[in-house]
Amino acid sequence: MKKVPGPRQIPFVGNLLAVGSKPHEFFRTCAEKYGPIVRMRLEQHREIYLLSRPEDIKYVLTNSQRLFAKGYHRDRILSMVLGNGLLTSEADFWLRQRRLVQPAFHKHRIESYADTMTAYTGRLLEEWRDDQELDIHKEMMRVTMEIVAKTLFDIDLKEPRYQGSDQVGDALDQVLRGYVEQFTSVARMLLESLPIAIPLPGSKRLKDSVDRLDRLIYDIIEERSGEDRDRGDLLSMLIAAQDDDGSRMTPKQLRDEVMTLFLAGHETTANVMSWTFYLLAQHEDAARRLAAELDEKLQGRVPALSDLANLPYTRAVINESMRLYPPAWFISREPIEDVWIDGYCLPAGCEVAMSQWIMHRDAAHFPQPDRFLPERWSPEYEKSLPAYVYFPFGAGPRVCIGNSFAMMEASLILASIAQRFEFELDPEHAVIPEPSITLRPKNGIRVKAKSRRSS
Ligand code: HEM
Repeated sequence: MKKVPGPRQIPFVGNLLAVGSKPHEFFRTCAEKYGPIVRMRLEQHREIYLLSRPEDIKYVLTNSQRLFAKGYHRDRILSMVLGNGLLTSEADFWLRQRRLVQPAFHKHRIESYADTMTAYTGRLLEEWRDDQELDIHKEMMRVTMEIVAKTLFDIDLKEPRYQGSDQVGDALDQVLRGYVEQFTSVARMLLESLPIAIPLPGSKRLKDSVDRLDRLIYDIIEERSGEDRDRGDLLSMLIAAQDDDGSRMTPKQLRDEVMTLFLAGHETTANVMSWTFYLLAQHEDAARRLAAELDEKLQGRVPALSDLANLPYTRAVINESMRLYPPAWFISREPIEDVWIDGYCLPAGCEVAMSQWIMHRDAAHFPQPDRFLPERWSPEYEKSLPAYVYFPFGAGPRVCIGNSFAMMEASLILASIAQRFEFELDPEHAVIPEPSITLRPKNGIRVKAKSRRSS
């Protein structure tokens, strides 16, 4: 049997020390050095096979997806937070839930959220002043969280009763920090390898945060399950959803789906926005071209859903931003039986990883791959791109359910903000990508907002 190439592994710790704080860069270097299939080990029991040929990624995500599980069962953090929601569930249970949840993401339903997206962004803009110093990542987390709370539960986090909602952000922060550690902490790896369950560092705080979030979500579900009307939000659809046999979701299932949509539905988009403004702040030409498109097409109006089709450069900026800084920088699967790829055997139970960070920076498909060039995204170019080289939302049956929601939201937020403000990066503040479960800017992105109206 052919041996899969890969970096030399040190007994017990495998490649963990080499990964350091930059697993995305380590993955990329390995793919460049060892080729389209690389074997590595990050923990005692975590053997990873990294794939970077589009055909192989297609095989895993689409053609033979039944041979692969998500493999989240071994992930204590995600299981605690998301339970058995869409992102983490498996097989028939997942299929049933996907069928039940899908109608909530129907085009018309999603489109009805456009006004909330622009209204909430507008509310944020009213708070900003010329020359104001901001952490743009924090601001984007806030607005996307407010948008998802409104569209998911019909609640306004600005109301006094939700003012403790920083706890929501805090819980999320705990989860994501846990993830960074998972990749990079030798101490954590050692604790995980012990045959007894020892609480991991920070896990008590995480559990408390999840408990607080749970109470909030269960209260909302209980209050809403007694109602007999469609409030237009996603939760109304989830509560009303019926399986073929007439059964509905239990409160626990509703909780898991709601928690999943809440977390998956705002942090990713907040990251897209943050990286987009970071890139625009460094590329004056692109920022100017974007502003010109918005000025010409919107004439100072608040953007509406119907404007999006006329804003190709706005969309190109988002595509290019997600290429360079994909919020989901890698996805993985677990073969449920031994599988063969390119003549190599990938054993059941290993982790098969596919990285957007690597694929999106492949010079074969993206000339000058590390440069921010929104103009590359012409319709012809997009059409010419082979499948599975650009997949910010994943692919196959488990493709992101919130794909259209996210693209609409990102475009509307970008159009609303870039129409009125530009940003200067704080030269004293280093911006560092943190490859947690999502690719987020560690310590935020500090900027100075410059009002375009006064320039
Ligand atoms: C730019 C923003 C977003 C990005 C980049 C993104 C990315 C992804 C990716 C890559 C996957 C597939 C994961 C895998 O195959 O293992 C996924 C799945 C998922 N996403 Fe998103 N997502 C975004 C926004 C959203 C939004 C707005 C929602 C909901 C409101 C959402 C909900 C979900 C759910 C529920 C799944 C699991 C789907 C399933 O397995 O059936 N996402 N997302």
